[in-house]
Amino acid sequence: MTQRTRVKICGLRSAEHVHAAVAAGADALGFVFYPPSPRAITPDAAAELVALVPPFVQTVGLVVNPDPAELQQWVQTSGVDMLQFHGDETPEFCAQVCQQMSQRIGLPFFKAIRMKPGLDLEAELPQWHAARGILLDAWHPDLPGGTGEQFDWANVPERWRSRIILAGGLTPNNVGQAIRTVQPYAVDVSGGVEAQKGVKDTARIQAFLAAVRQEDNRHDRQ
Ligand SMILES: O=C(O)c1ccccc1N[C@@H]1O[C@H](COP(=O)(O)O)[C@@H](O)[C@H]1O
Repeated sequence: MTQRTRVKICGLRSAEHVHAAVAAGADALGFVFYPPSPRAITPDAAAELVALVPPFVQTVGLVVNPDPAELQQWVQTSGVDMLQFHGDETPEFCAQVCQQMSQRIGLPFFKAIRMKPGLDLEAELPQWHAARGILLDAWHPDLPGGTGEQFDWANVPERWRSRIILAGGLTPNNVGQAIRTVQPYAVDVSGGVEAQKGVKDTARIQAFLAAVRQEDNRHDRQ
């Protein structure tokens, strides 16, 4: 028997949708600390939402090329459990700032890698040994993420697939096919569960989680 597919819902900004995502069975909830994003939230507002999250559901702060001092403040204020670096951060930067924030074991983080044409994933991935996970997202020339665009899932090397968090243009309609093709550790969605940019939709969150479970059940993943 293989493991079920974990699900992260990203870009939450209201108590209603935090409750909806938790009730639908999400494993992780993302809060976007990147001011240019339509899903951006302040650390203070995120703290109010983090306080609503029950145990065993993880809270993730999404950041893009953050200033270390500012990042420390965001983490302390919001109380998120871990970080998602979604910019051009290096492995050394991520490991160092996370270590500084939590001296004993380091704050856990995962790294988003955007699938730019020509990227050599086999060379890139081993550099991220300090990361708890790797998220793969579509590459866009002007935006760091949350684009709603898909990349070619066939480009995910076979031997990394079971450790990947798959993102980029996932929706309730295509997530089953994505899981069938890649068999990732987890999937991450933002735009695909929104009514409009920056506004989540409870019915779409439920439909996304239901589609993941349906696909998992087909293969007896629990
Ligand atoms: O959501 C955003 O606005 C965002 C901004 C900057 C970097 C990443 C962002 N979101 C992440 O992008 C991927 C894919 O999103 P989508 O499902 O295609 O909309 C996902 O990991 C979000 O966490």
